Amino acid sequence: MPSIVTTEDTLRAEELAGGQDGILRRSSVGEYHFEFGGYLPDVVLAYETWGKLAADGSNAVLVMHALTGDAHVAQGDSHSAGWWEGFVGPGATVDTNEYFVVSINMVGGCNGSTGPSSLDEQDLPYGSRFPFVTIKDSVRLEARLAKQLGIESWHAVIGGSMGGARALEYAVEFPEQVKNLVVMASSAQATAEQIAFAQVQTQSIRLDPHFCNGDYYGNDARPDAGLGLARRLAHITYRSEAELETRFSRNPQDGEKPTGQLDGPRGRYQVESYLDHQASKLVNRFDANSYLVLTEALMSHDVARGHESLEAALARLEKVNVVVAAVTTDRLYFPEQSVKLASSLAKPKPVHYIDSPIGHDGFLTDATQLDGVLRTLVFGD
Ligand SMILES: CC(=O)SCCNC(=O)CCNC(=O)[C@H](O)C(C)(C)COP(=O)(O)OP(=O)(O)OC[C@H]1O[C@@H](n2cnc3c(N)ncnc32)[C@H](O)[C@@H]1OP(=O)(O)O
Ligand SMILES: N[C@@H](CCO)C(=O)O
Repeated sequence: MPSIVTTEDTLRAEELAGGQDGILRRSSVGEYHFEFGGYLPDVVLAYETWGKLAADGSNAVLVMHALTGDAHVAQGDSHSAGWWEGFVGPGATVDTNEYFVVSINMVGGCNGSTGPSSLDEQDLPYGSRFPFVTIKDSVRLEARLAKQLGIESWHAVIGGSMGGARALEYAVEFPEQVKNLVVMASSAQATAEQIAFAQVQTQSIRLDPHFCNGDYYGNDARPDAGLGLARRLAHITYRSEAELETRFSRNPQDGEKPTGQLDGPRGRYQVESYLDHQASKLVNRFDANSYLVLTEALMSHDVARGHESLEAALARLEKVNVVVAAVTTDRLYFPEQSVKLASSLAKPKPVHYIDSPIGHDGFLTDATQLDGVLRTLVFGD
């Protein structure tokens, strides 16, 4: 069975840590009717904060996580490192000594917010009954939490990949609440190829015999194989061809013989072993239904939906300072998609680049390359 960390476990661990920064909290934001018709009587959002909100409320920054991320952006007073350590923290690009940083686990996720593994009013997991979620749903709910936290407007909303889609959608939906917007390694609309890669992943999960139409909670087995396959494919799209070649080449995994042997199963190349490891890491920290919900939310990403055109949607950002960044070697969110976004703005902008050999994941591993740009354009140094 995968050892998904529950909110309760996290809270217990954090009680011991003391302090407030990077500590998971949860708040009900009430009932919600989803964009495409589903309904939940009570949505809880998990969130973490760093730093202090200024008396005039002017220093709030919202950091949006990507597909399998969570609200734990930076360590703060907790015991564990965050996923954007070095980019967010005391003295970092997003300086928590100066800014009040908030990050929220997206609805549908499995890291504290209401998701398919949450219990309904009859104490049964939602499973297959969980509504279809969109990026618009995500930001509408997040805006409710902002209100509860006393935040009327954000100095900046920042995100990469799905976090970039969420950040962009937030600003288009609530332009009067966003002063600066930073969209990294993302796009205005999911493309056919992104939908295609995602469909192979969702099918891998759905075709797993242990998926049971999403109602596998309480069963002896979960759709781990399907989730693992989904992660293997996704991870290849997160890395560049050159990175895989440089790192692994055609090397066999230590002690294994990839060309087969008479007395046992075929061994693996290093890159196969690496993908197996990436799959197993995700299976141990993520719920397959949440992976489906969030992946399908990203497939539906289209900031133009509900507006006359993409340009009309982006025209709502007239008063928002928009910064668009791409990873040079990204083969999932090609830099051209960032160029399209930046050039479709009412006042077109240049794209800033993270020059990383890694590929899409460069927005996580090399975000600090944007330090100078963001200090100049967003954080006012
Ligand atoms: C830091 C966190 O909190 S991660 C949990 C939350 N996740 C998120 O928020 C999502 C965003 N983060 C991520 O996707 C990732 O953490 C990234 C992209 C930032 C970094 O990915 P990583 O998997 O750490 O990077 P990398 O490609 O270098 O892989 C290293 C791992 O592959 C393993 N590995 C390398 N070569 C091989 C091989 N031949 N066979 C098997 N395993 C291998 C390493 O031992 C290492 O394992 P470990 O992570 O268990 O220590
Ligand atoms: N590695 C990231 C990439 C998604 O953009 C994640 O797992 O969320």
